[in-house]
Amino acid sequence: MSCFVAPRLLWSTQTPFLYPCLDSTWTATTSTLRNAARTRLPKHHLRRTSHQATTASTPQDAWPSVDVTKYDHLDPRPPEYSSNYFVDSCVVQLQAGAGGHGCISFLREKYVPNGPADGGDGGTGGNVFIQAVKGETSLHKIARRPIVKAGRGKNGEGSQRGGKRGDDVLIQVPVGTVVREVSRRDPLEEETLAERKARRGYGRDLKEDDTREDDGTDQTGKWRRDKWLLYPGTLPKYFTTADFPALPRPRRSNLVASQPLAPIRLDLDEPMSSPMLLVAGSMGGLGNPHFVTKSIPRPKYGTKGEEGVTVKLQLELKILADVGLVGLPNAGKSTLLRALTRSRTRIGDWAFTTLSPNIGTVVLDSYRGRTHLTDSKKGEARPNLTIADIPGLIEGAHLDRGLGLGFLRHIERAAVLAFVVDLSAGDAVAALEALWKELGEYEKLREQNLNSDTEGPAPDAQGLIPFQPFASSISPAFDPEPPSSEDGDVVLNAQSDRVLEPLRLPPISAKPWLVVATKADLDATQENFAQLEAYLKRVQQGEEEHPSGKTNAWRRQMYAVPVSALRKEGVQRLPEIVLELLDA
Ligand SMILES: Nc1nc2c(ncn2[C@@H]2O[C@H](COP(=O)(O)OP(=O)(O)OP(=O)(O)O)[C@@H](O)[C@H]2O)c(=O)[nH]1
Ligand SMILES: [Mg+2]
Repeated sequence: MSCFVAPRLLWSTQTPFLYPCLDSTWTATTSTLRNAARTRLPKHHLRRTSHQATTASTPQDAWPSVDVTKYDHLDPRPPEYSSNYFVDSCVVQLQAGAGGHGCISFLREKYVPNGPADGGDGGTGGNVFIQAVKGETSLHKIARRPIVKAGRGKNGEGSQRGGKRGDDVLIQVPVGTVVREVSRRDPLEEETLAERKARRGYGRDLKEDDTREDDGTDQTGKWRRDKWLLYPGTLPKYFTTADFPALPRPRRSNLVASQPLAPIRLDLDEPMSSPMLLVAGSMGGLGNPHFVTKSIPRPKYGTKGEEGVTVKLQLELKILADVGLVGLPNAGKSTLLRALTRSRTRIGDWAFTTLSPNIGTVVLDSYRGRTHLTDSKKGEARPNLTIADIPGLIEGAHLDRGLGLGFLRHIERAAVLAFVVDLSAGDAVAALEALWKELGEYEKLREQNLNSDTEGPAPDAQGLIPFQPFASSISPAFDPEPPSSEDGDVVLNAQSDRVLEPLRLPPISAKPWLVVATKADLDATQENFAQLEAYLKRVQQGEEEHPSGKTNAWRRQMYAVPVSALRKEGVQRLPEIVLELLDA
């Protein structure tokens, strides 16, 4: 019954909006759609035709009709926007694979009922690698998988068969990712420290009494649940009565030597041809043949594999583009990006339309005929230019107003900065100065962060152990030219400063920059542009202070380019100017 009442109640209120199928005009609309589909009209035409049909039938038809014939790449419909899965910072926990257990087994053949020990060793755990690759543009794939585990080594088997190695894991990150270690848990290191502390507690002198350091063995001879593995069916009393041999010295995989120094700090600013090792897997346990002695020819114990190392890393993506667009919200940055490139970034007549960075590529050389734009530094034709569009900055962004300053890290490495100012939105010079002020604040924050990073972490507060593998450094695969010793020999795994250095970025005010004055098609913008041009001229000649307030800031050649991005007018000059500034 109720199913008949509900539509009637709704009919008098909002029926056509909520339930278009109950509207009498709906049938007409559907037939219009079908007819249109038959005549193969484009999809957007279909959508708008149906909209017109519905609205035209309502008595209060006050909505303006949409001109379906007018469609432009620079004034797109929402379905034209690119979908966005952008993550530029995340924390990921990497777990190297634990080692497999050693095997306790004895040879058994025809006429050999009680053969010798033949258990194999456990396999080594899987390693975790990292590689910066060109195709990746965001960290979202890593962010949704916060724990990355390498495979555990397989246990050893009888007949001296060693366990299989654990599966390695590779994390692929975009070029421009900065990797910082947050914390590390190394069970081996923890154990060694705990042991030393315990010995100190008994008042013994470490140097004299550290037997493990002398002959590589621990002389305790006691059962340890976390270390020893016993033959199946062993009676519990055996644990206390049996004499266990000295625990073998903890072993690390040889690959540890090619791990980066801890704490890890990497700046992956180039595509890597081969993956780089981040954390090596742990060693497998020993099978029972390792414990054969004259007195115990058939040992019924082996050792367990070592636990894997866990490292927590913070990944931060700093997009690497040739040009970075900086502007107030609604200035027209995204429209400019769309006018110059084939980007599908979203445009809207309101502030903060763009919520995450977008990259567009200006194709300079499509490999069809000659290109007149060449990179004079390299002396060769440059195939493309990349432009990064970021969310708008507002005055006081450094106080976390608007979307804050965080997105500026995506343009801090851009070779050229393009300040986009809206000529129709008040004084362009004031807008430019406000943008420079926010950049200055961002730079201050960046320096503070870098200083706190280099002052060194204090991991002891959380019981974390600073880990330093023997002579490890960055992997030779990562550093194509390993440093060589004085007599000319190549020293692999030598200490190298390459890991930390690229984080020291040049000051933003030292970068070449230009001003793109948009919306020049609107009325009464000429005077504003003339004032901007005159201001930049004075800055170039040193008569006016640089908008950054720095004395040795870049002021060699100031460009103010009036454009109408919406009409694609004046934008053709920009690639040429950018190339000139890239050479500067
Ligand atoms: N008349 C005119 N309008 C423009 C021009 N460029 C952009 N607009 C309009 O200005 C509005 C804002 O453009 P967007 O490109 O979204 O501005 P934005 O700087 O990316 O804005 P946020 O992403 O919010 O920071 C849109 O309605 C555009 O159509 C132009 O050259 N002329
Ligand atoms: Mg935008």
